[in-house]
Amino acid sequence: MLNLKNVTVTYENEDNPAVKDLNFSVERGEFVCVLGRSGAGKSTFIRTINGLQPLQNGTVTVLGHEISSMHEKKLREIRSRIGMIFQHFHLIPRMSVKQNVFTGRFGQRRALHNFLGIFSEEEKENADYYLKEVGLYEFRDRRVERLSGGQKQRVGIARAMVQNPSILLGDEPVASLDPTTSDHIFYLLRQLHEEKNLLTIINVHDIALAEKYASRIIGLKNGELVFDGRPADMTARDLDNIYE
Ligand SMILES: Nc1ncnc2c1ncn2[C@@H]1O[C@H](COP(=O)(O)OP(=O)(O)OP(=O)(O)O)[C@@H](O)[C@H]1O
Repeated sequence: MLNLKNVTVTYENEDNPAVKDLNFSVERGEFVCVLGRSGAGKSTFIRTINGLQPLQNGTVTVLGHEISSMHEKKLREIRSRIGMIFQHFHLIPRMSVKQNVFTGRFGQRRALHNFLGIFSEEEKENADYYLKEVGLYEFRDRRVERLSGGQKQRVGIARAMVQNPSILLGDEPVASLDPTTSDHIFYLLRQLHEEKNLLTIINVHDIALAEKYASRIIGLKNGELVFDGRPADMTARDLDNIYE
């Protein structure tokens, strides 16, 4: 499903690569949490998967397509199969919960239909289904600006899920939420991941959440892969090495 081969990214005017010679594959059904200190390269890694990050070297293959050399039109098609969840939600505050969820469909529809807000019965049913799954059906007509952080992230999750993604990516999706809410969000993500048999990759600062929910943990340090294994196999020494 996802393969990285010798992937190196160096930002303009930077001496050191942000990610360096990454080599690994991730299969459908894996729930991967990426750990690493601030600046370790976690966000850069996530961006290489959705084709937002030019590579200095290497190849990234997503859903059977080598995206590193792909044209923008084809890349958009691949991206529409990747759901993305962000730390700061990236919602439209003055629009309703439901309207925000519908924007998840935009990448797969005609621009005119998006502009006119025309959605098929199937799309409406799908949106309702995920609004129920994330527990926000009763709030569907409420403006997003009147929601809590945890509720906003649940809108973000429903928006990603109406894309019917094969891959779900999260860049610090719980970094601005309290511990209990963060746990609920991870529980929900894991549940949807199982239900739809997704490939999920999430950057997270909270080690306990990664240990509790991940099927596989990847540790990055100065852009390099320093741990790759099951949570049960991650020792205190591995953690020291990732975070020292
Ligand atoms: N647009 C950019 N231009 C130049 N350097 C960048 C850019 N984005 C990131 N970097 C650098 O690349 C390295 C990796 O950054 P990245 O954001 O991928 O790390 P991260 O692990 O996600 O950090 P955090 O946990 O703080 O979000 C850092 O040294 C950072 O300063």
